[in-house]
Amino acid sequence: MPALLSLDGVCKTHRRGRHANVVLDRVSFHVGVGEFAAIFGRRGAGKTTLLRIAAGLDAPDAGRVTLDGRDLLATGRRRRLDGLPDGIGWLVRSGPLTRSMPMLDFVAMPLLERVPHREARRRAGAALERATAGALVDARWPELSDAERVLVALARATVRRPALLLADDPTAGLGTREREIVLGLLREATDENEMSALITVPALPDVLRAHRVMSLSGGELMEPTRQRTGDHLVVAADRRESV
Ligand SMILES: Nc1ncnc2c1ncn2[C@@H]1O[C@H](COP(=O)(O)OP(=O)(O)OP(=O)(O)O)[C@@H](O)[C@H]1O
Repeated sequence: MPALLSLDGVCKTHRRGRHANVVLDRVSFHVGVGEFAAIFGRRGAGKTTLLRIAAGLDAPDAGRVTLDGRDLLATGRRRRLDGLPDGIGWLVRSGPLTRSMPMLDFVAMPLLERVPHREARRRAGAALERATAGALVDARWPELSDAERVLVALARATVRRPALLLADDPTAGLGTREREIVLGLLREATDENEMSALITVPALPDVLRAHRVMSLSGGELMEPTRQRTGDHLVVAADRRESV
């Protein structure tokens, strides 16, 4: 599977006053084309830090991040209004500032930078359909359930057809059935090679639909061995992931 996103020897230390917190210590991994990868780790393990570096939103202290072979932090690389480079979508679970905005227009917003209004709305409708949220085109954010909001957020994050979708704990607060739906959609989209996805989750069972699961702990990224025995999941972190 050719690599789409590659992190190579990425280090990041957060500093608060005199306290230095090594959050990422020489982290290397890749996400392949059409791959659905998930990283789990406890609260404060560094998942958001890792995802922001993978999105090119923050710079690592050391190491290299490439998307499709190109350096994500290279000066001159074109960025959009949301700060993301072309080719990356970020699932954001917050709604529009205007509470009366129909979801079709909300999903179309990221396209308006470059696409005429009518075409943006057409593509937004298609994105909502792909996210199984076609019925929500006229709905307003305050009317939606948490699960519907995630589906709309998924449509909005993918409306530009990014090569890579990033999502920080996208199923937080959802019930089992709703988590299944969201993770199933990501699995389908990646299986059909529409995009790759990298998500974070705080606990392991949520990510079983992913092609690849990694854990982040103490600054290190590990790839656990997974075995299913009946309903039980056995995980043994047994090797350091390398590109
Ligand atoms: N900008 C920052 N400055 C200083 N410390 C930070 C900064 N961002 C994160 N940290 C700290 O780095 C550690 C990792 O934070 P991060 O948000 O990446 O973890 P996380 O795994 O996403 O946590 P959660 O599951 O709670 O979202 C935490 O101890 C956090 O307090």
